[in-house]
Amino acid sequence: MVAGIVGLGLMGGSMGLALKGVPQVSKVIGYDHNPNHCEEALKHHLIDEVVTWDALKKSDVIFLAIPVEGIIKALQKLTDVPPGCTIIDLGSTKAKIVENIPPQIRKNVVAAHPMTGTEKFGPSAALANLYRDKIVVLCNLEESGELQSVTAKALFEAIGMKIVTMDAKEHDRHAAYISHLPHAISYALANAVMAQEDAKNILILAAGGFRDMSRLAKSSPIMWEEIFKQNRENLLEAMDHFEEELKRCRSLINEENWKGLYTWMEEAQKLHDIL
Ligand SMILES: NC(=O)c1ccc[n+]([C@@H]2O[C@H](COP(=O)([O-])OP(=O)(O)OC[C@H]3O[C@@H](n4cnc5c(N)ncnc54)[C@H](O)[C@@H]3O)[C@@H](O)[C@H]2O)c1
Ligand SMILES: O=C(O)C(=O)C[C@]1(C(=O)O)C=C[C@H](O)C=C1
Repeated sequence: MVAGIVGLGLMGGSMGLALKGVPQVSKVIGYDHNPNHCEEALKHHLIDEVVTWDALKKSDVIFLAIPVEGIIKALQKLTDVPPGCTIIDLGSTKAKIVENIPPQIRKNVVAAHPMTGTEKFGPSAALANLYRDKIVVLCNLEESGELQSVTAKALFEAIGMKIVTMDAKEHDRHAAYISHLPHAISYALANAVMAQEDAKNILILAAGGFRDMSRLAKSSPIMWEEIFKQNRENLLEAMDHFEEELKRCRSLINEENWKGLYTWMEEAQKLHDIL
């Protein structure tokens, strides 16, 4: 089968590299609206060939690896694919994407979220083993066609992923806590430090703790603006809960309630018993 990838950045480029090792895939073609990214993708051998949008539409399997608002727009331009075509979106949000799949291609589409990535972006960020041994969430799979569901599962398994199925709305509630809130916090932490007059002197002291907590703030604002927009309600709710916890920590410190603070932190430590 011919696999076509729309968006040749971290996720699309890594998918191109991963598909090279899949016997069912005879060729990987790619499309990106940024000509520099097309060139880079070829230079790094992420795909076999760069093609036009019309040529890409003829692929047996189409991966959409572009920001989540772009995925919704791209789906509107794919309404004429043949019934046997499988379209797999790799977006970090799922409910808005699933809601906006044009009805005539509903069976063609498999809504997927690979739970893997990095803070880096663009073709140079692509990694051959990004997907190996990681989880991919397939949402509302019962609405996809049988062929499409089998094809998507086979491809994700062939690149070493473990499949989890979930309702799209439930996925978005969970993703708000496990991925979207941590990114918002990391951007906030970075801005809080940068807003200090002596930010440079503060940053001289940065060791592992600050680097770990601020790594996500390097992530692409183009991508995250659209994720925050699509998962706005769930993210706001998660932020409320986080703010409550931060306020609790603040008031325990303010009241010099060291025993209470110790218990609060001991409770948090239990997270790593189950993670
Ligand atoms: N980065 C992560 O950790 C991660 C993890 C899981 C899922 N995702 C999802 O994967 C998708 C891609 O993210 P990424 O990290 O690869 O981003 P990226 O910025 O590395 O790559 C996106 C690529 O798509 C191209 N592009 C953007 N809009 C386009 C359009 N309309 N048509 C053609 N090309 C277009 C860009 O030029 C770029 O090369 C997003 O939907 C994101 O939510 C990202
Ligand atoms: O490890 C990272 O840097 C990531 O941001 C990866 C990460 C996340 O864990 O939040 C980012 C977005 C997703 O859609 C899935 C994975």
